[in-house]
Amino acid sequence: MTILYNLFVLIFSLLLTCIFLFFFRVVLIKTGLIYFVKNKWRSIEDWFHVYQFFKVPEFNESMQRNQFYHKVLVYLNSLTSIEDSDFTNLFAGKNPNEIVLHLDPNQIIEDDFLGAKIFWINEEKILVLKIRKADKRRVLRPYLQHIHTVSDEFDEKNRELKLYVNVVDNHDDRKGRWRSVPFTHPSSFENLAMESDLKNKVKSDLYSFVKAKQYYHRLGRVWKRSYLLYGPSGTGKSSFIAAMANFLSYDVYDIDLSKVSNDSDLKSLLLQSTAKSLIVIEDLDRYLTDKSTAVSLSGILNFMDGILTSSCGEERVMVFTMNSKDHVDPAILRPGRIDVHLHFPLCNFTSFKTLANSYLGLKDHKLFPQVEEIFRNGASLSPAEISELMIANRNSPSRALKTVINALQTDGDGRGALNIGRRSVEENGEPSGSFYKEGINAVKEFKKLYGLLRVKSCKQSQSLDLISRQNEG
Ligand SMILES: Nc1ncnc2c1ncn2[C@@H]1O[C@H](COP(=O)(O)OP(=O)(O)OP(=O)(O)O)[C@@H](O)[C@H]1O
Ligand SMILES: [Mg+2]
Repeated sequence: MTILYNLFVLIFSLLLTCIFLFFFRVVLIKTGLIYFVKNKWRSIEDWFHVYQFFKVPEFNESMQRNQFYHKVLVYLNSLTSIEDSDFTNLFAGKNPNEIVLHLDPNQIIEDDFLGAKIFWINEEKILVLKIRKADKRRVLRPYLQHIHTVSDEFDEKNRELKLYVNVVDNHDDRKGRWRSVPFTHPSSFENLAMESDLKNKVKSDLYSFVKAKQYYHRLGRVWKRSYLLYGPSGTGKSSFIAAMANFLSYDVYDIDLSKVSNDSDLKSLLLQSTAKSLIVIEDLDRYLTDKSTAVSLSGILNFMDGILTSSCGEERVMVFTMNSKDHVDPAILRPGRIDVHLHFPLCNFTSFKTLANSYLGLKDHKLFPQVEEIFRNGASLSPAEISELMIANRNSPSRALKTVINALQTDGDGRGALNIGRRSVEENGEPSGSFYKEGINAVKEFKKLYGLLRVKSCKQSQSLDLISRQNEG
């Protein structure tokens, strides 16, 4: 009897305890006291564990960007536990209605890996990993490997391109020399008016460069490729750079040479750039001829050779733009320094038709023969000028075409005939001087690039580098 009674009391008290615990938990959760209890419990636990700390700084001692810092940041931002931390930053994502979470300074993130608890503390420019000493030997290496894998996958899927610009050296090494904004330029090769053959060649050149890591390493060469885009203003050079960045999914580092204080400053800018990036110097001819930069010619040559990037060993594409390469030191243009020369000419009838199609939705029009005739007589405007006229008159295609015809007849007279490539040949009568040499070099490059077996005599050719023949239309 007593046994039965005792059993009953035991079951009853167990039931009561369960009910009590259940309600206690409900109260803790509903009132938010659970977080207070968890925090207290964690501090009590901390008394019984010895922790080890590992710092991941953003820059190393020589102010090179620490690639692992970026990986950890990507990894942490991808964790669901970022939502559970006390506070975090919310940003609009790439897709409409998408919100993404980003770590805040001083935020602590908790992570679980192979049964071990790991904490990350986001101090300014340093991420600190906190792990129990007892777990370290078992967990640390596979955990770091796990970070690499996850962040690479995440990067591949969600890569948001960035545009970096250099700021004037304020001697504050902690912040580095680059400032970034999201790179959202919509330009693509598809919406640029230029020969489709040329676009395809550039795309396949970029593609084979990206795949050629082992090849470059075997040859002992820096894994970089340099492009020169040259041509008059408003012919699409900057838009082309944006299209390259979007095609490759590379960040853009736009170097303003007027803000570079000397050769070593240029070196440090290069060292602080990351892999998979386009390094851009626009209007290089202007800086060289005006001497409006504190960087010397040899500083620029070393930079172009990418001697410094060899220490980083990762792929970079360098892009230089010029209005004309007529007065530029040939040392700058030699193969190896510039691998691919791309000419951006003024508009011809073919590119005009591409613009009319994209801006006005016109595949054909009764005024087209008249436009063609004007182009044939040598008049031309830049694609920028023509596209502006089309945008302004986009509600009436006929009016747009008449405005373009009018502008070509007044502003554009003869400008087409002054195309840089033609002038070099036509004015001199025969190819000579730097254009001729450039031509030979470019042919060699062209053969290397695209495996052309036969190339016609240099004398016949006006477009020995990758010159678009748009103006010949
Ligand atoms: N080939 C082209 N196809 C389509 N649009 C073009 C082309 N060239 C220029 N444009 C239009 O003109 C505008 C100016 O072009 P962009 O800035 O790329 O020229 P640029 O060659 O870099 O000029 P600059 O030498 O003055 O810097 C662009 O916004 C683009 O819309
Ligand atoms: Mg430009």
